[in-house]
Amino acid sequence: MIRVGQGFDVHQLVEGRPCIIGGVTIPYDKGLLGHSDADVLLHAISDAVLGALALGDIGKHFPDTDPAYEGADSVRLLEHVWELAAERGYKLGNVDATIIAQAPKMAPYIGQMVSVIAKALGGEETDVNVKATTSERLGFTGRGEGIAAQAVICLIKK
Ligand SMILES: Nc1ccn([C@@H]2O[C@H](COP(=O)(O)O)[C@@H](O)[C@H]2O)c(=O)n1
Ligand SMILES: C[C@@]1(CO)OP(=O)(O)OP(=O)(O)OC[C@H]1O
Repeated sequence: MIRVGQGFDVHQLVEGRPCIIGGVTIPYDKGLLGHSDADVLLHAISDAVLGALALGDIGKHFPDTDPAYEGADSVRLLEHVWELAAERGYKLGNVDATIIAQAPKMAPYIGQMVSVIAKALGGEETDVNVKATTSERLGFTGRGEGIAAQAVICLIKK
């Protein structure tokens, strides 16, 4: 049996925060604002996993009112979400994700992101794809006010 899920997330770009995307700290003069480390890509993937399992979303599992998640490493959140899939007998089919950001340039860091995600999902790097696009200077992403990410995942029952 296969299950599919999709996820979408947005975080504001502000000064004075590290820019952590896909578990990689990217050198940039701004970073993403959130209760956790605000890793927009890992949040979209976490929501895709939860969607595939029909288990709600990350706000339900990790409330932003809970001090336990203040500054949380989203790699740990994704690992926790993946445990829910693994304990139900699923393995990774594949995951495909897109980061929508005018800047910074993601291309140099995509390989590292793929490695982090494959490890967290107990899968192969060949089953993980991360893409980036600008929005051609249009909208909040185009103005550099924030970064969005979306993800689609396929889980396979072992
Ligand atoms: N933040 C980004 C955005 C884009 N890229 C790479 O550039 C290519 C062209 O982007 P367009 O939005 O002009 O289509 C895109 O395919 C990505 O490879 C990037 O690395 N970082
Ligand atoms: C991850 C959580 C929890 O720390 O906080 P944020 O970093 O603000 O991220 P968001 O994408 O708003 O999702 C859910 C939150 O509960």
